[in-house]
Amino acid sequence: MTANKTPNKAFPVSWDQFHRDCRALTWRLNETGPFHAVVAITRGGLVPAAIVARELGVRVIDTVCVTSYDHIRKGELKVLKGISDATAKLGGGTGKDLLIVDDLVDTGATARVVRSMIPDAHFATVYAKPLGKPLVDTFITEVSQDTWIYFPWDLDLAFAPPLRDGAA
Ligand SMILES: O=P(O)(O)OC[C@H]1O[C@H](OP(=O)(O)OP(=O)(O)O)[C@H](O)[C@@H]1O
Ligand SMILES: O=c1[nH]c(=O)c2nc[nH]c2[nH]1
Ligand SMILES: [Mg+2]
Repeated sequence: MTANKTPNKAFPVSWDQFHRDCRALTWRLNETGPFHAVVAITRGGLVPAAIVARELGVRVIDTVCVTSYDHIRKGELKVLKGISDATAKLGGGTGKDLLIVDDLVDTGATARVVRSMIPDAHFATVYAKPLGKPLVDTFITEVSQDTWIYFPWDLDLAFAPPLRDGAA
């Protein structure tokens, strides 16, 4: 999201839909690999990374731990953990034949920081917004910049009021 603006559209994603979108992402990535390892950007990237790694048959999974959003409010970006020495070695120091996976790219701030660590890695996300899209090599679905994507792990089943009572 552009710094601290409230998104006015919602894009809720179910587990089924997310699984399907991750598999679609893997179909595309399968034409690009093989990859030595998957690097998940936590926490949102952990779920697609597990599915993509399973489909690609990759057994080495590492994490880059980054934090920046408190729900929809964008804060300062902090890298809590970089990739391990073993993964860095697999990527020849520059990330060659490593696959970075995140759930989405929004402003591109997270992608920019992780790309700078391993510039030759392939960067994949399931969803992309226009500002971040140029930083991603492969993604599945684009949504507008003023849309907030709601992931199934952040949602709960709840009563939805009827449309005539003002539900979106
Ligand atoms: O393109 P950007 O504007 O940087 O936003 C994208 C990042 O924001 C979210 O992570 P968040 O920092 O909320 O942490 P989380 O993955 O733990 O939810 C999302 O999972 C991406 O990693
Ligand atoms: O759950 C989320 N949905 C989003 O649209 C988004 N953008 C940045 N970070 C995000 N997290
Ligand atoms: Mg994240």
